[in-house]
Amino acid sequence: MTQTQLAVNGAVGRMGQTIRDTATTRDDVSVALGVSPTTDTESDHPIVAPTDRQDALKTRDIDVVVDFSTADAVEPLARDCTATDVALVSGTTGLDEETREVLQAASEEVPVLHATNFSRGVVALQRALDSALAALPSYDIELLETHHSGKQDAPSGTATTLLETVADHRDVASVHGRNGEQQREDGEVGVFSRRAGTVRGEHEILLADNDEALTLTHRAESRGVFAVGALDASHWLAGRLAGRYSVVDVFADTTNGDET
Ligand SMILES: NC(=O)C1=CN([C@@H]2O[C@H](COP(=O)(O)OP(=O)(O)OC[C@H]3O[C@@H](n4cnc5c(N)ncnc54)[C@H](OP(=O)(O)O)[C@@H]3O)[C@@H](O)[C@H]2O)C=CC1
Ligand SMILES: O=C(O)C1=N[C@H](C(=O)O)C[C@H](O)C1
Repeated sequence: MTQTQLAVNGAVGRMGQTIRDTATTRDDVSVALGVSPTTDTESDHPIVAPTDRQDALKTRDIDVVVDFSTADAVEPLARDCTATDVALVSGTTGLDEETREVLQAASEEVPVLHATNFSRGVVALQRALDSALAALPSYDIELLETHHSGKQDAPSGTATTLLETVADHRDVASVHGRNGEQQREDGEVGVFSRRAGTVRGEHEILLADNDEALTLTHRAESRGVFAVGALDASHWLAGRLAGRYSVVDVFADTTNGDET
């Protein structure tokens, strides 16, 4: 098996550390480089500053950059990947429209896969939501997400993607929390973001009407679930043609670190 050489962007952050730890348990990927504004003196591979990333990607023969950093770091990263002909897997959330367009432009030059959630359960949740929305076209919908206190963006990237699925089925307007006299209106989706402790990531969608309620819930129990999905995606993406890919493509071909 060819081993995929990785650079981890955001290497010293919560997810970056988990990616690097998880990669050491696998044969299909190896972390050759980290990129971070702050270093990690314990690291067994070099960690370079974002300004030195482009040179390091070239000299270290990197196949794929796997990115869990901050929303404003993604645009320069995509440009560096294009300039060095390196594939990009990104899980960073909170991206604005301009950054999404830069990722799309990069995908014309190199393989690009961006996902707001790398867990297999969330891909299944998306499918379940799609099916529930088709079966219950007029039911009220509300969305609740809960994450650790260090999370920067709200609502979560996953919640935003779930809302896009709702919008595929009907005209809706998101309302972020309610306060005072604010009765629910037709076509409204209430979105609630809780931030507390070390919660890894929970998403719950409520569909209710007609004297019944259906809840669809996903709970990540560790960051490892995201890391495994992102590493599966990285190995799968290496060597592919330029283009835009999704986790659905990856999970159809792999099962938790193994080729099917
Ligand atoms: N798609 C998915 O499955 C998942 C996505 N995420 C997303 O991943 C992202 C990171 O989450 P998390 O690890 O918890 O966040 P952290 O804040 O722990 O880590 C982010 C890291 O990025 C670093 N960073 C900042 N600027 C740059 C830059 N220009 N180049 C490279 N690195 C940079 C930060 O360094 P410093 O602190 O020194 O500024 C920090 O170490 C978030 O957007 C989160 O929502 C998280 C989990 C799963
Ligand atoms: O920041 C996190 O931790 C997570 N972010 C992603 C998101 O914004 O949806 C995925 C997961 O929920 C964990």
